[in-house]
Amino acid sequence: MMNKKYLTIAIPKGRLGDESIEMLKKIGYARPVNLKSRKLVFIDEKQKIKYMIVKSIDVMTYVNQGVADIGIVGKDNILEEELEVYELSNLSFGYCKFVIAGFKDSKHHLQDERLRVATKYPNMTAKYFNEKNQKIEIIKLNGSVELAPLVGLSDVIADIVETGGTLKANGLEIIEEMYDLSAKLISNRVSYRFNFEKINDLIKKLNQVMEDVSNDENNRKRS
Ligand SMILES: Nc1ncnc2c1ncn2[C@@H]1O[C@H](COP(=O)(O)OP(=O)(O)OP(=O)(O)O)[C@@H](O)[C@H]1O
Ligand SMILES: O=P(O)(O)OC[C@H]1O[C@H](OP(=O)(O)OP(=O)(O)O)[C@H](O)[C@@H]1O
Repeated sequence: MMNKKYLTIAIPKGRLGDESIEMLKKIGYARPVNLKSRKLVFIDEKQKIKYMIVKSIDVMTYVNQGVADIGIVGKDNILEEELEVYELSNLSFGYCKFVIAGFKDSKHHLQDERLRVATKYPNMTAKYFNEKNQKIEIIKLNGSVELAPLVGLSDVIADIVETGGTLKANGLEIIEEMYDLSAKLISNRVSYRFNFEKINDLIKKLNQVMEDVSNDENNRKRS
């Protein structure tokens, strides 16, 4: 890892992809990357950076294994995977919440002995309820989680809410908010030490661009 030629960055495809690339392009990175192509590796010979395009949840694995030095990932994946990576920077996109949701009158179920919770995030969910000393039965799903209470598969769900549109469309409501989430820049722990300058230069530029955008927004609001 010490004498590697390239700094390697894992970029998530899916929801966080476009904004990750947009932000990196603003600071002069990710020039060769084109998410619309089916290519998974892009090399910037000039800057000596390699970009790998991976499924969102797998960013954690690539960075934890040191195959990627750094990566962009949702906080939900950091909490779910429980791997030893450094969280370096909060990025100003991918905002959403991790919530418990169900039918309007299902709040009382939260105390049930056998509360059945459907989720794509079993670890995060188990930890949350464990801290509250609440026993639950987790029903692991991989998508369309909102369907579970509708068909009696679970009492409630633990899932991400962004606009609230999916809950609303299925007659469900937020019962309890657990965590605020957003995209994060993460690093492999060893890579961080060996690429300290390069990584910190990237962080500084990212922070600057986020500060500029936030100042622009504040100025616009004031005028
Ligand atoms: N409305 C949302 N729903 C899901 N994730 C969101 C939402 N808004 C922001 N995010 C963030 O985007 C990240 C990636 O979302 P994406 O949908 O690409 O992943 P995924 O659900 O694992 O992918 P796939 O749909 O291919 O299984 C999430 O981990 C989360 O941090
Ligand atoms: O509050 P909203 O803006 O409606 O977004 C929330 C929905 O989006 C995510 O699902 P996704 O679209 O990733 O689909 P999935 O059901 O296949 O996981 C999430 O699991 C919710 O279902």
